[in-house]
Amino acid sequence: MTEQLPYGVFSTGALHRHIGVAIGDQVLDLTSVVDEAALRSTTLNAFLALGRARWAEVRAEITELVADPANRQRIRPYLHPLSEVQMHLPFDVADYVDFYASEQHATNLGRMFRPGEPPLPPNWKHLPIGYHGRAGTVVPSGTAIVRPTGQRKAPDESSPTDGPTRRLDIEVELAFVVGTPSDLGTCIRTADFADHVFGVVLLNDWSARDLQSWEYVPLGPFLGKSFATSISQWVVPLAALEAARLPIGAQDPEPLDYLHDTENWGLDIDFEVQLNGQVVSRPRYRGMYWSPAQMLAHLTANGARLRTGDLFASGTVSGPGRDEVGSLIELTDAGRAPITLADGSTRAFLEDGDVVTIAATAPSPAGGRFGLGEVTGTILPAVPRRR
Ligand SMILES: O=C(O)/C=C/C(=O)CC(=O)CC(=O)O
Ligand SMILES: [Ca+2]
Ligand SMILES: [Mg+2]
Repeated sequence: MTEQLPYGVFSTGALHRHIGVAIGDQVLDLTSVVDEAALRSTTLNAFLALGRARWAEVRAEITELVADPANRQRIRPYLHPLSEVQMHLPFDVADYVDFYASEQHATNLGRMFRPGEPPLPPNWKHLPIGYHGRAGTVVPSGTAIVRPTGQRKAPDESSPTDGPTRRLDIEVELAFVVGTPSDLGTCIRTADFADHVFGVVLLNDWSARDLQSWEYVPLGPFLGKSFATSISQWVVPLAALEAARLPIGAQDPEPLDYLHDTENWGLDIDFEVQLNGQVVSRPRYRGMYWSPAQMLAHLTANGARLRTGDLFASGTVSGPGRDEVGSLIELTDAGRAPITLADGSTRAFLEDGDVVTIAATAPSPAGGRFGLGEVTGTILPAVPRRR
């Protein structure tokens, strides 16, 4: 990830949480090598709040520091092997929003959750649908995920029961990290996207489908998704994604003016989903219907303010092919067509002990592709409810 210079927060046996950038298989501790007080913190928030001009200056300074062999001696004491550091949540998450921007995913889920109705709701092509999630349960990659317990009622059951979810699922998403805040009453234009958004993380929106389908009418996802949301440990700056930018696809009907977008924040980012070490899907971000600039414009269209550390996710990244969907409920046709793993076992949804790892790549300016890190989690058994 050398030219990408993703930011993270690490600790070692000797160092409490420090901000660093990943350089190959090492992390460069920025505390002592860059003259920026905001980098002497245990989270990225103060740095994120500095704004786009300062982000660029610091990036240029680090690039120069790393590129010039004359500096090798100077930075050596501040380089730590990634294998020897512990990574933490990179920033304090302010508000967390999850969108629903893949037409394929929305169509697939519409068919499964609302059979007999048109798969896309009537508003879907007019606005990027989203819901507010739970910022306090966003966890860094590697955090174990305890199977949630809650109310479940299958369509053929007459009343709900309380128990561990039987339909634990994943959602492969790209999420955008807000740096520059905005004032209450201000709407962010699509053209201002890169003034406010610092970078991206990979996100797994763990979902308990049985809790979700019973609870979500009419106010939307609640406990079925708020138990944990995992993000990757490294925040990749937008500045590292220039070579990944693409125009979004045609939008018909044409969105209202405030959603008009010519910024080309469609992204050539390819995901790979592993279940217990085996690749089960390869979703591609490039087909997403709504752009992240449109998501941000919509999120603030009522004058809601942005705070540093706000996180908004794209929604599940699913393409048209069976092998490019971002959730198990799609991959297994709502559990009716389980997949077979290399050890001969089958999965409709996740079992205790399962390990899900989502990785992604984007084009490198120098050619080839670079990794955006990964987001991984292991499922632990449900904890019996206290009475
Ligand atoms: O269609 C529904 O009722 C539910 C959809 C989801 O569960 C997906 C969601 O969280 C948004 C997304 O990730 O696309
Ligand atoms: Ca989601
Ligand atoms: Mg969640």
